[in-house]
Amino acid sequence: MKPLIGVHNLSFAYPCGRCVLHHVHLELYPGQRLGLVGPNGTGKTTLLQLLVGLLVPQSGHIEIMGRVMRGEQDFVRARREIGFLFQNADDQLFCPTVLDDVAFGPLNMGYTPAEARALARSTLARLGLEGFEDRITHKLSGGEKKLVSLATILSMSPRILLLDEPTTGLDESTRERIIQVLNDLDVAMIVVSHEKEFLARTTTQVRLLSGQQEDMEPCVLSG
Ligand SMILES: Nc1ncnc2c1ncn2[C@@H]1O[C@H](COP(=O)(O)OP(=O)(O)OP(=O)(O)O)[C@@H](O)[C@H]1O
Repeated sequence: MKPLIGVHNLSFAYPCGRCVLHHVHLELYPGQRLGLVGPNGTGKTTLLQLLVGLLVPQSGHIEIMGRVMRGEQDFVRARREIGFLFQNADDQLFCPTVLDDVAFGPLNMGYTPAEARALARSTLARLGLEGFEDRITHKLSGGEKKLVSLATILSMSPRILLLDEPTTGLDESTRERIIQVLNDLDVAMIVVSHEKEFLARTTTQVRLLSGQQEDMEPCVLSG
């Protein structure tokens, strides 16, 4: 089976900064649910941003659905299949209302405005957000923004999910709802999280990013 995502010998440093990722190797196969853990600052967010082309590696390469990513044009195509949840919801939400934000992706994919709004409403309902349609996005609470952010990517039915700390700031019942929604999906995903219980319930394998030379060996969640 071919991987949906292949990361080969990837290294990255921010300008004027130390090297954050060192020769990283990683593969994500169809149906696979990978948790990504590691201490603060080891480059988990950086790796996800590289996978969607928001950053450019100094060396190594990324393959998505069998295609080597050589530039922005390749990533534009790849991003149609990838739902990327930013760590900070304010980076994700930019429309005046919740419905506009959640309908934005489907509209961009070519759905009619009516279809896009219908998809947005049903996605909001799956996340327990009925009644949020006309709320002003920037006035939502942190947890509400997180849920709406997740809705903005689920409304596009991506084949791959890249989730950067999806449960930060969520109460227990909202976290349970997210676990249910994620477990009902038939997609491959990489989930960055510091919450071991959440990862144990939503992913099938966990990899450790340690900040050293990386071949991302599987690790066992303890504690
Ligand atoms: N735009 C930037 N410019 C320079 N350095 C950056 C930038 N963004 C992140 N860094 C640095 O790169 C390193 C990796 O950051 P990153 O956010 O990828 O880590 P992380 O593993 O996701 O951390 P956390 O678990 O705290 O979210 C950190 O030392 C961070 O300070």
